Amino acid sequence: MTQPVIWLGVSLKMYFGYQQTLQWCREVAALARQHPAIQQGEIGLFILPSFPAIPAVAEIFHGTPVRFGGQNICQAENGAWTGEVSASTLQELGGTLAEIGHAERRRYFNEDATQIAAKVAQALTHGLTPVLCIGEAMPGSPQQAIALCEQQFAEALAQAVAQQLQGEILFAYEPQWAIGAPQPAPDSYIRAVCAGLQQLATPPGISHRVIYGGSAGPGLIQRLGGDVDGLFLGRFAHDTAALKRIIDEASTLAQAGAL
Ligand SMILES: O=C[C@H](O)COP(=O)(O)O
Repeated sequence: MTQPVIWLGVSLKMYFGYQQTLQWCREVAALARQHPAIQQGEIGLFILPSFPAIPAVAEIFHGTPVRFGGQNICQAENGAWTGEVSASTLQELGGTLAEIGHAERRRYFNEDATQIAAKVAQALTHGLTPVLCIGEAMPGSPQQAIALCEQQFAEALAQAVAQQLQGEILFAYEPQWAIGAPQPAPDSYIRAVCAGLQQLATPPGISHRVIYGGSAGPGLIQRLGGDVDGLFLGRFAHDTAALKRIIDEASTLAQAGAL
């Protein structure tokens, strides 16, 4: 499959129960089956449900180009890690992406740079695309955000580099102060930071695309233009009609060759 022009990802976090997750995924699968930009691979759509839903979600999206993955993976290969899910198990279930280092996991589970680097290495070892979440805690200048993100990105790649792993990283730029907010960060701020992050040098064999997350919703992708490679959506994709609007907007942008 060709590389998508624009990535759109949705993390369901822990908002939905099991049945609600499946119902939402059925609606998204129906949408994906009818949408030319998704069918043709211009828009890469991925869904990150909670782990117990993954086998059923895999069935629902079977035969569609929609990808799915986990909201976390364990930093270890296997063994005595009670309550954790390994990258290899996620891969065995058909997952192709692993979200790593979300601000909520850093905050509530004390995930640190070493754990995050080990998770990135685990994901790449098992052929999963890391959706690596990085972003500053407090608003500042775009230059300050870029510098902090660059440092966190290098730390997150450290073990992968040491192990000479290869693959693509989806760099989810998520300013922490814009997550769960009424609206996203200002357009000019997102554009400046993401344009800077797109220019970051990556080690040999590793490439990255930059997607923006943090209260993203309808209307945003068109305002950001070519300074981002996509969006990482949360609450504002719960309404599948809103998700359809976002896919339509991304499709228009991709077709206009704006990226
Ligand atoms: O995982 C997604 C991001 O944290 C964004 O969530 P949100 O759009 O609900 O703020």
